[in-house]
Amino acid sequence: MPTKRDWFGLIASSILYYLTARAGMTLFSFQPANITLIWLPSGIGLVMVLTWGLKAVPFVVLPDFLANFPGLLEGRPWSSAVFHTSISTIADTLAPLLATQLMGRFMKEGVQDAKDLIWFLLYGCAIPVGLSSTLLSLNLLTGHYIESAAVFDFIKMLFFADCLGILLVYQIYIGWPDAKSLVWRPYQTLVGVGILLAFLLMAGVSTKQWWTYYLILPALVIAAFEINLFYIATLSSLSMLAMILTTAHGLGPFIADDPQEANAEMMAYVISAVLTIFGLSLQNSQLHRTENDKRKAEQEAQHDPMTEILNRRAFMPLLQQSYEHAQAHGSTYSVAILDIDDFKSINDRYGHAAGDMVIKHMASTIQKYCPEQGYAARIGGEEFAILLPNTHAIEAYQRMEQIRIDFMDTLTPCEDGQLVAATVSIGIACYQGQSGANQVLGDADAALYRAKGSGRNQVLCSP
Ligand SMILES: Nc1nc2c(ncn2[C@@H]2O[C@H](COP(=O)(O)OP(=O)(O)OP(=O)(O)O)[C@@H](O)[C@H]2O)c(=O)[nH]1
Repeated sequence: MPTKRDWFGLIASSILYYLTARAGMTLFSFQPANITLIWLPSGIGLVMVLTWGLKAVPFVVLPDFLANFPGLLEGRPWSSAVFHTSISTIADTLAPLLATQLMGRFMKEGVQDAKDLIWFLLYGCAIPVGLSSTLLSLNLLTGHYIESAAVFDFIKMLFFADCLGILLVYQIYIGWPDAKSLVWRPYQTLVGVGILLAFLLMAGVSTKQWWTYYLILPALVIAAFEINLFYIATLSSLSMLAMILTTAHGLGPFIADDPQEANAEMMAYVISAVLTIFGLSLQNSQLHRTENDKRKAEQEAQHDPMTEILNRRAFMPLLQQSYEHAQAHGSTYSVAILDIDDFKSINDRYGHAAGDMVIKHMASTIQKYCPEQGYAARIGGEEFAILLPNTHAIEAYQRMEQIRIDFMDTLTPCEDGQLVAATVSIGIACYQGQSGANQVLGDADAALYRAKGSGRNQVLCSP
């Protein structure tokens, strides 16, 4: 059963399908031959079927029929118009259904990077649209809407208009998951590029100096390195729509004596521009994904997954660095080791999950009192360490006392509602010319051992 959200999406898409179909027939038709230069419903239909599967079919059929019927009724009996509109609606619905099947079979992951584009052009565009354009044109021929001599031109025209519609809409669709997550550069870049593109388009229209249109592609190419797929696809689609609109009104750089020639020139330019931007943007997305994955893997390798603070592996080199720095500059630093008291009995009494909550509570208390230039790490099961650069034993002792008292005074709330009380023992060592980083750590450990031995819940300094 479709959810409320699905119903909303289906109805909104269906309305958009109808409106873009009507716009294709009026705004984007090349006069006087009434050639539709772009058919956005082909892309909307594909996205609808990809998103909602067969549930989308009635929501494609209805707006398609309603949009096509008036044109096919003109001067004809109703029965004939209904018949031929039905056939054209079947052809229009068949294309996204077939595309979805082919893509599901041959490119399960969809379009991930630029090399998938060729397969998308084949399975998502060429095969299904080739079939539907042929069916639509034969339907118009048998209904005597067009002459037999015009069939091939019609197939060609429908093919390009539908493919372009799919390309423009599909690139925005696959960029959608990135829409919120990342604009690689600030919004200013996006706004700046938008203004530049609008300026180039308007400069062309107002001065009739159409060379400005040829600057749109390089502007988009440069922007594709800065802006993510969703926004660049939207900018590219809007610019191309503006270009098509200009051509449809007999303006722009693609005007020739023969409307077919002008149409072909514009189509060739727009399709190659869209493909260039789409491919480039996909490649950039892939690059950014790889970089993000690498950064995430590095982050994970250095952090404890439970407490999200540094792990032992990341902490030990920091200790060595501090030691070398103190030796070279005659400065000092302190190291503290913290161990939750009688943790085994907490686990035994409240359960392992409650024990985990106590560990997390310890980590958050440590972070609360760890100075900005300090480092906190979980170095064992219930054992933590803190490195305090440029800190003498007295200051370190005061900080550790704050941690000990806060942890003792704050009960840990567990998932089952229990409140668990726990304490911590802490050993501190300050660098005073020891013979190695491990020696300082060993001194802190020895102080911790003494704290455990003399009753727990206390902070002791070495020696
Ligand atoms: N819940 C939980 N327990 C852990 C984790 N890692 C280690 N432990 C437990 O921590 C306990 C540590 O016990 P001990 O080393 O005997 O120390 P203790 O009971 O804290 O006693 P003292 O250190 O002497 O105060 C063991 O029972 C471990 O199973 C963890 O990630 N989660």
